Amino acid sequence: MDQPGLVVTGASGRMGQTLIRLAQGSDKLRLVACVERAGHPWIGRDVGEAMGGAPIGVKVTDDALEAFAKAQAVIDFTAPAATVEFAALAAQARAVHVIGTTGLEPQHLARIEAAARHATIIRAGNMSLGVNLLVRLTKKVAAALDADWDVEIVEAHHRMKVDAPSGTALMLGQAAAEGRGISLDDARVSGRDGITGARARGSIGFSAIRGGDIVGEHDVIFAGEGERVILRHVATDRAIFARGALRAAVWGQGRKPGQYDMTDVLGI
Ligand SMILES: NC(=O)C1=CN([C@@H]2O[C@H](COP(=O)(O)OP(=O)(O)OC[C@H]3O[C@@H](n4cnc5c(N)ncnc54)[C@H](O)[C@@H]3O)[C@@H](O)[C@H]2O)C=CC1
Ligand SMILES: O=C(O)C1=N[C@H](C(=O)O)C[C@H](O)C1
Repeated sequence: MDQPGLVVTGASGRMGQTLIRLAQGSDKLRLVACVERAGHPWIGRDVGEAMGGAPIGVKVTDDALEAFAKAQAVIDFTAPAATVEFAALAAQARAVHVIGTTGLEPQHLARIEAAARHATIIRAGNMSLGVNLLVRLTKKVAAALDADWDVEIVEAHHRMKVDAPSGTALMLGQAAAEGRGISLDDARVSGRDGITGARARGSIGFSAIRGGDIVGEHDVIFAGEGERVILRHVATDRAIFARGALRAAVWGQGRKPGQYDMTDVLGI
């Protein structure tokens, strides 16, 4: 049987280009089309040439539905408004939709949930094995330590990142809240500034650093009296996210409709 056809959206982006490079070397998926936003200079060009290399026989288009109709999987690291449109179109085309986009608000999540009634969607704020393991560890440590241990999540990313806290930081915060048996919405405190008053017991703090070309760094700090436990993940190469997304696209083939995440894919 042929390998499942793959579409990469946001082709010219940091993640789009990383995915295209890795997909070309894949023996499990076949890149069939690339999508960019209408008016982008890459539209109509061969994606290999647009990326500065040799032609690979795959064009960049702004017609997502036509592209998705040729594919069994769509990998999407774009922006929230684009991702909710792609979720509906991937469902229409019966393609597995792998979503890496972060910064999704409740209204976006509701539209993704609606699409998942008819489609297989795999979504995670971080697709790397290391971070998904860190999520598991965070939940365990949070469950073992009581609220005398303050939880603070510190994340650092490149200067071009548009959302904060990062999707990963929110996954880690959610894991800490679950470990403690509390709601993250109630416990969340972001970006302190000015006369903030003393820290509320049991709160979960988020701080974001933006600068240079930092790929992605996350610390979960459990600060107690006289000691600290710090769980850390450092990403040095975007390939870790792309490898996870490609694995998810293969894993999703033949799965029943619904929303899945990387812990399902990785079996951890
Ligand atoms: N879940 C994960 O493991 C990871 C998630 N991300 C997330 O992925 C997203 C993209 O990140 P980057 O690649 O760094 O951003 P980027 O800004 O380099 O790329 C985004 C691309 O999407 C394209 N795009 C925007 N609207 C579009 C539309 N309507 N149709 C087609 N293309 C459209 C843009 O033109 C751009 O090329 C962000 O939300 C980021 O946080 C990034 C890395 C890992
Ligand atoms: O925008 C990025 O670059 C990244 N985004 C994801 C996030 O918001 O956590 C994952 C990774 O940290 C890189």
